Amino acid sequence: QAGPSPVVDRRIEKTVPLVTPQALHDELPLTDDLAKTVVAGRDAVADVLNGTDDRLLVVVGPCSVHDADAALEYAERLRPVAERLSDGLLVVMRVYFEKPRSTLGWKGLINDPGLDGSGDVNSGLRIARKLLLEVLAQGLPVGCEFLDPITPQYIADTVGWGAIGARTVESQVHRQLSSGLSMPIGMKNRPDGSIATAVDAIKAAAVPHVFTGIAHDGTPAILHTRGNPDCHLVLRGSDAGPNYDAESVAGAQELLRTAGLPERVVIDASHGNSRKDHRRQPQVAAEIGAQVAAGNKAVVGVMLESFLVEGRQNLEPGHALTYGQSITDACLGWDTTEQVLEGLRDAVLARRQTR
Ligand SMILES: C[C@H](OP(=O)(O)O)C(=O)O
Ligand SMILES: [Mn+2]
Repeated sequence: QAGPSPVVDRRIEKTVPLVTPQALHDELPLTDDLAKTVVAGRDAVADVLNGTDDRLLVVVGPCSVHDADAALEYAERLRPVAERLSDGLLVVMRVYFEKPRSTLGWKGLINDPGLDGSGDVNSGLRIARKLLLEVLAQGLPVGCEFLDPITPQYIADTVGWGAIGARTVESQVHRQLSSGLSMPIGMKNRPDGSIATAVDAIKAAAVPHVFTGIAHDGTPAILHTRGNPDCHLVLRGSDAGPNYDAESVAGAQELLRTAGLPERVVIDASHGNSRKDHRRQPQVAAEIGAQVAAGNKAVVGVMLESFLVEGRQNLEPGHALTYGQSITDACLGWDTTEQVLEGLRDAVLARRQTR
C-alpha cells in the first residue's frame, strides 16, 4: 500500500541510518596500547572499590562535553596533576556525552553535536569516540554516564568507570544494561534522595539479564549478560539537601550492609550535595576529606564537576559561547580544582596513618 500507513510511525518524522558499532570501531580503533590503559584503569577502579588499593577514586571533569577541543585541553591539564597526586588519588576524567534532562534541554554531544537540535548522532558518535581515544592517549582513564542503551556499543570499550544517573537508577533498562557493561558502574541515589533505589540497582545489576539491543555489526540482537559485581553507590545529594555528611554516609553503609553488599560509597560533591552551586564544592570536598582522614575506609571515591572556566553559561542561539565553560551544571574552575584535589590526596595520606 503506497503512502503513509494509518497505524505505523504516526509520530515519526524521519528515519536516518546510524553507523554500525563495528564501522565506528574500524574508523576509530582502540589500539592495543590504549586498550591497556582502559584495562589498567578498570582494574585500578575495581581495586579501590574492593579495598586492595587504599587510594581515593576521584572522578573529575566537566558536567558535559560540548566542545571536544576544550575537553582535550582540560585532559592535558589534568594529566600531570593526576600523576603528581597518584600516591593518594586514582583520577578518572569525566567525559560525559549523554545528559538526562529533568524536562527539556540540550541532551549532550552524542545526541546533538550541533548544539542546535539537529540530532546528527552519526557525527556525535564520531566526535565522542575520537575524544575518548585522545583522552586515553593522555594516559587518563575516562568516566561516562550511560543514558542510552545502544550507544555503549559505540564507546564502552574506551570507558574505565561508568555511572547510571539519579534519573535513571530505577530503570530496569539501565540496571540490565549495567549488568553487561565491562567496567565498574556507580549507581547514583534518586533526585528525591532515595538511596534504597540505588541499592536495588546495585543488586539488580549484579546478576545476569537478557534483553534486546544491537550487536557489533548493528543487527538487532538478544544480549545475555554475565552480571556486574563492580557496581557501587554514589551519594549525590537530593532536591531536599545534601547527603555527604558523616551521618548520611553511615546510613548508606547500614543500607548496604543490610542488603549484603560491600560497604563502599563514592560521594559526588556536586549536584544535590552542592545544591547546584559550584562554589560549595570545595567545602563539600573538604568535609568528605575530613571523613577520609578520620579513617572511614567506606568512602572510596569523590566526584567533582570541574572545567577550564568556573560556573556555567546558557546555550542560546546566536550567542557565542565562552570557551571551556559548562553549558549544563556549573563547574569548579581549574585552579580551584587543583587545590581541592591536593586536599583530597592529603586526606588519603592522613587516613593511612590511622589504624
Ligand atoms: C546528570 C548527572 O548527575 P545526577 O543528576 O544524575 O546526579 C551528572 O552530571 O553527573
Ligand atoms: Mn552534572
